[in-house]
Amino acid sequence: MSTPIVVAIDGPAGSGKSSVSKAAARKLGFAYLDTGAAYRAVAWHVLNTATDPADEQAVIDSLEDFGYVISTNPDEYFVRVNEEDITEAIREPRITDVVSKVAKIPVVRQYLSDLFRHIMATTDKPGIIAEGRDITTVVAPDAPARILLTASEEARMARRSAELPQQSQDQTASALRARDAADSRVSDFMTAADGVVTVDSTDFSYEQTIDAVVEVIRSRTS
Ligand SMILES: Nc1ncnc2c1ncn2[C@@H]1O[C@H](COP(=O)(O)OP(=O)(O)O)[C@@H](O)[C@H]1O
Ligand SMILES: Nc1ccn([C@@H]2O[C@H](COP(=O)(O)OP(=O)(O)O)[C@@H](O)[C@H]2O)c(=O)n1
Repeated sequence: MSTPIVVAIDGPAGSGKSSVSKAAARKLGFAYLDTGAAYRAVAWHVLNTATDPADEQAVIDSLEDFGYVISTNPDEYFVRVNEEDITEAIREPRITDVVSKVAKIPVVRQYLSDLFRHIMATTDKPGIIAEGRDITTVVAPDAPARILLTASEEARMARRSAELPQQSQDQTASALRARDAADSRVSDFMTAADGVVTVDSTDFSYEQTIDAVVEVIRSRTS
């Protein structure tokens, strides 16, 4: 089997990474890897086992029974921990509120980055699109196609608010701002590293963003 083509996409919350990567993977017949789901799943596992997310050693110890499985099929997405389906649960605000705490622990990052590289190397599809915060810089810096997907803070907040009608717009905006600030102390996902192509989706429709991303992937991998 030949080595799969790796596409790396990073960007801040609400820039469109998950939805656009999934759609682009469908168009190209590629697999899709949501790396943020793994950090969210660690946060879910930590809360589920009554572990204190601020206790770094306890979070690291909790990885011993972290039976993590994620689908990389863009048409059949699921996330499981120890056989429990947590696809929806990891999107709840209680998880979003603590995920940055577990994501800043270097041992957790190393553990998950190794897992991501293994998943990318063993896909049975011709390529895989992996998206997150540090894919273009740390997880897959040698990927032939690397994209920074951005959008103005205003656009990102409006998009996230539309997905979370149970939260007020103010709550969603301040949670998103706080998470971006915490996450950007760990990875730089606001400026493109050398060789990374920026796609700014602020004034694009969703379809236009998908087309722009697919175009970059095609031009870099053909
Ligand atoms: N131009 C656009 N580009 C990307 N996403 C858009 C656009 N317009 C609206 N959206 C919507 O914004 C949301 C972005 O959320 P998501 O893909 O989860 O972003 P991220 O993974 O970066 O947090 C999706 O619901 C998507 O349909
Ligand atoms: N490669 C990655 C991906 C996510 N993360 C962390 O995981 C969290 C959730 O990522 P996500 O991609 O689901 O977040 P959204 O931008 O989709 O809301 C982020 O807020 C980061 O704390 C990370 O540290 N590195």
